[in-house]
Amino acid sequence: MHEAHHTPVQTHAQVIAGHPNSTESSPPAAVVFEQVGKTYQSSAGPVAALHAIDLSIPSGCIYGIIGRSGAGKSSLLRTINRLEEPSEGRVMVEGVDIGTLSQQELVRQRRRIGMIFQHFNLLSAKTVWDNVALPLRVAGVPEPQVKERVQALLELVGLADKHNTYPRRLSGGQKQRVGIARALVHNPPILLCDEATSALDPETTQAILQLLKDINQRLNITIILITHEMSVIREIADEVLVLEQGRIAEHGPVWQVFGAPEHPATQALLAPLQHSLPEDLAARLQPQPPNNGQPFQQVLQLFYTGQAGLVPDLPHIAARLPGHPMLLHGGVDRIQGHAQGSLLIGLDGHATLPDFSLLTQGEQAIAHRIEVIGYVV
Ligand SMILES: Nc1ncnc2c1ncn2[C@@H]1O[C@H](COP(=O)(O)OP(=O)(O)OP(=O)(O)O)[C@@H](O)[C@H]1O
Repeated sequence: MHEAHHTPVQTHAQVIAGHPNSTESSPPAAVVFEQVGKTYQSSAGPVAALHAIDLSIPSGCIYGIIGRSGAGKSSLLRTINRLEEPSEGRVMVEGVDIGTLSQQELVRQRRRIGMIFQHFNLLSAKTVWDNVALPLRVAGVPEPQVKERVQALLELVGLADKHNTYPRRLSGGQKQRVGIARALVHNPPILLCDEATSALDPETTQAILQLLKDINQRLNITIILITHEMSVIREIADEVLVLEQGRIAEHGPVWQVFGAPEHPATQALLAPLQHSLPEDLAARLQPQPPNNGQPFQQVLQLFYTGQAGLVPDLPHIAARLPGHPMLLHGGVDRIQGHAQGSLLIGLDGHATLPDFSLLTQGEQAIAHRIEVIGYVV
């Protein structure tokens, strides 16, 4: 069970009853999935999209859901506002089993869950102002309050100068800002983001992610986002769930899952973020030392998972490795304050390697794991 190493799954009953796993400081759950399954009926037969999902999403966090195409991300997200009906199990939102709500109660409940979309879903015949005002008007909010609310929201998302603009005159980033303002009209405690930055260029993606982070912190809104981009998760999420073929592959704090991904699906999704071997080095790397008397280097890879505050301490690394260690390549990211990544170190070919277990444990550790990856002439 891959998930066993990360945040333990808590059922709603455990959260309510104060299960031993729930400490006093752990926030109440915004959403709890209990044995949620989803099977679609299609012309080609039943399609099983989700299987027995047990998961608790803490209130106030930014929670990322990632997985390959078809893993079940949208299906899971859409059960939270019941755009998708689970075939099995139940979904508790802020302690309420949303499957038990009447149609009228569901309408009210949905106002407590904002949603933004990849393609923004704006009304092209309405101005920015009217797009944001519409859900308030539909809910029967008096016009002076509509005015006050829309003005404040457009200011919040940085579109105070676009009140009368039509969506076709907006950039993708600006359209998503309108989408965010519209999603927040009813002051929802939960915001769902369905691939909200997938249609945007990298710079605009950064700006929208920063806005979401700001909203999460300033308004204390729980943000649940699905994406197929690990970089989005790294950028803003506190916790991440990796879905694979409708099942939980693993989940936990982002730095833990990124620092030591256990499931092959997570490893595959993370591969593009890894500092891979540079081409010239890869071309020269040999699995065995040369036996023709030429001078060569042994290439060591030092891995950092973010655990226990261990960071690459270069003088310390040099002191504990023989000869003249050379830093050949590498990269370390800081995620939630934890250093993660790997370094490639070249050592004189004839230097006697120390016992790696002594270099990866205790206070004197220089890395979490060390491997000899090959030899270069
Ligand atoms: N309305 C539907 N009818 C039939 N099958 C569906 C329907 N919606 C989704 N599926 C199937 O359910 C599975 C999960 O789909 P889902 O859209 O939840 O995955 P996803 O991870 O969000 O994928 P993507 O990243 O491509 O959007 C897929 O096999 C998909 O083909």
